[in-house]
Amino acid sequence: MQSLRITQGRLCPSSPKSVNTHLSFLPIAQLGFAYLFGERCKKASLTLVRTEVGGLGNSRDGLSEVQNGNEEKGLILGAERDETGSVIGFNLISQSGDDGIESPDDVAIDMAEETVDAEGREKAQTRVNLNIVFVTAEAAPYSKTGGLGDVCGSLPIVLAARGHRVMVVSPRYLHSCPEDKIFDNALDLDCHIKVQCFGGAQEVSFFHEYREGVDWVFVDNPSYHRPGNPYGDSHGAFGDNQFRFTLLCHAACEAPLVLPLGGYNYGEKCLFLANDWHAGLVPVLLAAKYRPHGVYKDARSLLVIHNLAHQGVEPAVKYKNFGLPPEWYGALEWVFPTWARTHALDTGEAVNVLKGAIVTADRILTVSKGYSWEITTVEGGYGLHELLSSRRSVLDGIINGIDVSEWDPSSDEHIADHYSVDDLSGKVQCKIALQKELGLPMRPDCPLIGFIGRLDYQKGIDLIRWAVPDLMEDDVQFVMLGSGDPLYEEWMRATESTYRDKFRGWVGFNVPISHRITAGCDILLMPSRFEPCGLNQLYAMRYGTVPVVHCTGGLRDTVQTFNPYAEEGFGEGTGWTFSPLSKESMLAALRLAVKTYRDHKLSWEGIMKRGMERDYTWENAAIQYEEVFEWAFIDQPYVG
Ligand SMILES: Nc1ncnc2c1ncn2[C@@H]1O[C@H](COP(=O)(O)OP(=O)(O)O[C@H]2O[C@H](CO)[C@@H](O)[C@H](O)[C@H]2O)[C@@H](O)[C@H]1O
Repeated sequence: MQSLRITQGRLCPSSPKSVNTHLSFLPIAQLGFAYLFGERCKKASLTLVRTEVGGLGNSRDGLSEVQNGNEEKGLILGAERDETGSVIGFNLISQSGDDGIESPDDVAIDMAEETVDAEGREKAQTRVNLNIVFVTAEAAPYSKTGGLGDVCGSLPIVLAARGHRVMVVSPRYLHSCPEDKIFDNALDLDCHIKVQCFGGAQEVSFFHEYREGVDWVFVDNPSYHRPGNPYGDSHGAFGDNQFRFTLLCHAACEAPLVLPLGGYNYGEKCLFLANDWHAGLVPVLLAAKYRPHGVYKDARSLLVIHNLAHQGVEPAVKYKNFGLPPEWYGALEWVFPTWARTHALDTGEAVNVLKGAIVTADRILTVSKGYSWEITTVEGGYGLHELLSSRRSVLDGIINGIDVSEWDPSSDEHIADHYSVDDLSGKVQCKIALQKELGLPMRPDCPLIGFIGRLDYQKGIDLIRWAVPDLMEDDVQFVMLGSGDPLYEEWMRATESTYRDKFRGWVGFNVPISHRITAGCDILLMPSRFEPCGLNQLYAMRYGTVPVVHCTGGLRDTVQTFNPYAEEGFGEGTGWTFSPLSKESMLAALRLAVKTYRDHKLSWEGIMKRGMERDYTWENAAIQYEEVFEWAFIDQPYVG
């Protein structure tokens, strides 16, 4: 157990020394690159931290300002270059002449002190200020194919606002399309490093944008530049995804060491949040490549599982590509169950990146409590339930928040009219506008049901397909927005021509339309087979759109089935959950919702309002994340 001390009423991890003090020079050859830390660098860092906290000036104008020798910051930056001229490290030198040394612990304490106002009231938002590094394949608005992008685009901003120093590392995807301009503000840091994997030294470079208090860091490599989405194109998943995400992980591990963001680097004492399998090598690299050489001994890793169904499984022979020591093979070793093998001679030997992350991460989080239990069961564990059960003591679940400024019916720029819990009148205008836009009969009284999501097995799309002929016999309208499996895309188009007056299928990924459907529908259907958290039901409730969902994972945790008899007849609940996952139970729940909408207007309004009044802010989730961060630093790190 790491010792803790109470300072100013706050719990601070106490390390005997600053990490930087014992890292003047590191065994560079062992790590494959060089970087420098100086005692004076630490002092320089402090200067900047205080400037930020005090809000006295913009201390975060990036590398270029530092390179220009901004004397106000008291910094100069020396770049270390290898024989090819590539920058391989930096040395920050304070020009203040003050040689006093303070440790990162002192920084945290100082920050806490400055968050007490003149009257002594506590303004402090966090107990310990951490250096946090998100590693993710997606971060909205730069890249998004689903909920992972939403989470990694929002949570970092909230954590930064609460006083942490936060970096998000993701690929610099360029698709040769107008959307590429989203990266225009990310400046080339002119930092090229070589990482050892896939049989050689692979070069990556870094781009950086400082926005909303967060260092958005984009890893650049030609393999991220191609049409499609982050994972594939119309021909399917990219064949080199293992290469692309291995690079991401190696680069993300280097980023805190080599990038002088805003003038000083994050250093070794940081917390990595590795999101899903794409970032799964991060905890493995910390344990296998860095800690044995004394680096990142004070760092911790947190694996965040948004979706256990995707694990990054490759044939065992591909292990050598990861750039990991051979003796760590066991951490990633994976054997397919007999039934999943392809032929009689198939031994099922494979490597599984997510499994390696589950083994080596210091803590594991999922995006709802319900899902954190489900993944320890045979049904929900996708072959990893036993391993996950064995790590139950470090496994937690925290429900996602949502970006309440982007998803706000009283100010949403994408919708036809605005409304709020105090004045719902604009909602029907949104409905009529949606019907008009979709070419459906404009019938404000006709129940309008919506679905938004990826068209795949997880989302229960097969169940919808099966139920639609029955549903279309009722007096309802149904609109679906989604892309994914071409079979279901084709089915949506065909269904639209069969039920011209009742059904619309919008094939594609379109954020403004998703807002209009969320606002304009009365009911949102989510028959997900499994759902780690689910965001659409949260958006729906915030927009007074009543969710009808399969009772699983985060859906079960967030949607409370309507009970008209509770609360002395005033009723309680925010929607309907149904179980089992069958056409019959889904249709029964939908029909109950439709009947309530038609015949019990007051009850319906109660359901809408209770949903709209829920607290969905990321603040709520961030406080729970901080608790888990604290636990991560109390325990010793994983060393194998
Ligand atoms: N065609 C389309 N057009 C526009 N927008 C679209 C769209 N299809 C989907 N979206 C948007 O993408 C996001 C999907 O988020 P979800 O949480 O529902 O699912 P996803 O399965 O991707 O995420 C995984 O990670 C998240 C985050 O942790 C978990 O909530 C979830 O359960 C887990 O499966 C929402 O913002 C939704 O509006």
